[in-house]
Parts: sequence; C-alpha cells; structure tokens
Amino acid sequence: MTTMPNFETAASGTAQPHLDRPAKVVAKGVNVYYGDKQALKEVSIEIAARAVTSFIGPSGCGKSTFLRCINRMNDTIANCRVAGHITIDGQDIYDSSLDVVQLRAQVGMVFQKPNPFPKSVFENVAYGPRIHGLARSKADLEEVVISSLQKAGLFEEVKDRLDDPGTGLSGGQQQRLCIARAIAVSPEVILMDEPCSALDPIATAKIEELIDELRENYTIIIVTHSMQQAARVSQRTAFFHLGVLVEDGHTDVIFTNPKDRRTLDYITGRFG
Ligand SMILES: Nc1ncnc2c1ncn2[C@@H]1O[C@H](COP(=O)(O)OP(=O)(O)OP(=O)(O)O)[C@@H](O)[C@H]1O
Repeated sequence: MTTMPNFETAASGTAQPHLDRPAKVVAKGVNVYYGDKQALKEVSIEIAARAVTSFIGPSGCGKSTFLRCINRMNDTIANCRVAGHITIDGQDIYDSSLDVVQLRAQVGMVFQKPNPFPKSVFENVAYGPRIHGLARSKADLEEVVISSLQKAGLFEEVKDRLDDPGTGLSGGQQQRLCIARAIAVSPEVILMDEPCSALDPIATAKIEELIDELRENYTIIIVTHSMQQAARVSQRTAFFHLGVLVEDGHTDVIFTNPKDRRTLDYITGRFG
C-alpha cells in the first residue's frame, strides 16, 4: 500500500500553505533535558491536522522524547525538563492551569509493545470512558466500546470474546485493542511510538491500513525506524538528528528531494 499525499480536502480552519492543512500541533523552540544532558534543541514544527506525520531519524536522536512532549508524558520522568512552547489548537499545553489528565485523553498514546490492562477485552476499552465520565449508562458504555473496537478494526475478531482477557489476544490484536482504548476517550491526536516494532508483517500491514483509515478523523504522529513504513503511511515526515529537527515536509519530498545533506545521508542508508 503506497499512500501518496492527498490534502485537497482541508477539514476546517485556514490551511498553512506549507502544510496544506490547518496546523493542529505547533511547537516553538522546544528544548528537553534529562538532568544536564540536552536531548532536544530548539525544535519548532507545525503538525498538520487529520494527516499522518512520521518522525524518523537514527536511534537516540530524540524522536520519542519529542513525541512524549506532546501529551506531557515527559512530566512522569523525574529528571526530565521541557522548555519552549507547544500548542494544540492554539491552547498552550504547558500552561499551569491545564488539566494533564484531560490532555492525555485528548492526545492518546500507543506504545511500542502492546500493553493491554490485565482485564477483559471489554474492560480494556471501557476503562477510559468510565473514568472520564463519558458514558451515562451501561448501554452508552457498550456503544462506546463497540464503536471503538469497530474503528480499530477489531470488533469482528473479538465480538464473541469480549469477556476474555485482553492479554489473550494475538500481538497484532492487542495493539489494535490499545488503539481502541485510545479512541474510546475521543482523542483528537494519537501518538504512536513504533507501534509495529513488536509485530509480524501481516499484523503490521493491518495496523498500517488502520492508520490510513484513522487519519480521516484524527491527527496521527508516528515514530518509526522503518523508512518504508514512513513512506507508506504518512503524508508528512520529520527527520531528526542528534536532538535537532533537521527538516520536515511532504513525505514524498523528504524521500526524493530532501533539502539537507543529513536527511539524504540517512534516507540513502549512509548512517543510522
Ligand atoms: N529517561 C531518560 N533518562 C535519561 N536520558 C534519556 C531518557 N530517555 C531518553 N534519554 C536520552 O535522550 C536522547 C533521546 O532519546 P529518545 O529515546 O528520545 O531517542 P529516539 O530517537 O526515540 O531513540 P530510539 O529510536 O532508539 O527509540 C538519547 O540520548 C537518550 O539516551
């Protein structure tokens, strides 16, 4: 499946000319430190709404660190300090009055290794809507769970196993369960940190198809080590190197006509 950029139907707002879509997430001058060590330097980027953006770059360049800035997951790391500005729809997500729990519902996250809760398939998905008070009745909750499993392309496979443990599903199914869990609290942005690295090629293809479907309704940011995956699933790509965002742009441009020598060296396999 090769996904070429298709931006002609901007969802709403005014598209930034270089993005072709309204910007959903805007970062300006982001610096991140672990203790004395600086992991990200002056990262500024606009992330297009309702499109898939890939973060690529050699190991240790700061992709995951930057991803975690977008839902303030770095707050949970004791020696990590984030400076700079990040807004989502114009709202400063580092504002001291911001409710971080609410932010993490608005900005869902899917991790490298599928991590379902040790609960039933149903409860894995129901947990978020329940704690966020998103369902008024049992019937409401069932509807949210079923529609989330459907959106994650998993419902047909698990409809007779809703009471079985989520951990009993295959790796690919568990990852789609984690995507359903993220979707269940109605996020606007979904962060995916190497979501296919623990999966076989068939399960990977399913997740990639799902990502392609989800971009209609969500802003998706994916960290990947696979340039083929970035080329297949994303409309935009950002290349990081040694804590610096070297360049970002349309995926086909980054892969065929990058501006910076470091990007060219990376995509042609000269390092990383
Ligand atoms: N919790 C932490 N404490 C200290 N240093 C960290 C921590 N997490 C990441 N780092 C350091 O920050 C830098 C960026 O790491 P990060 O994991 O963001 O890179 P990455 O590009 O996602 O790497 P990979 O592709 O290997 O996952 C690295 O030098 C890493 O060692």
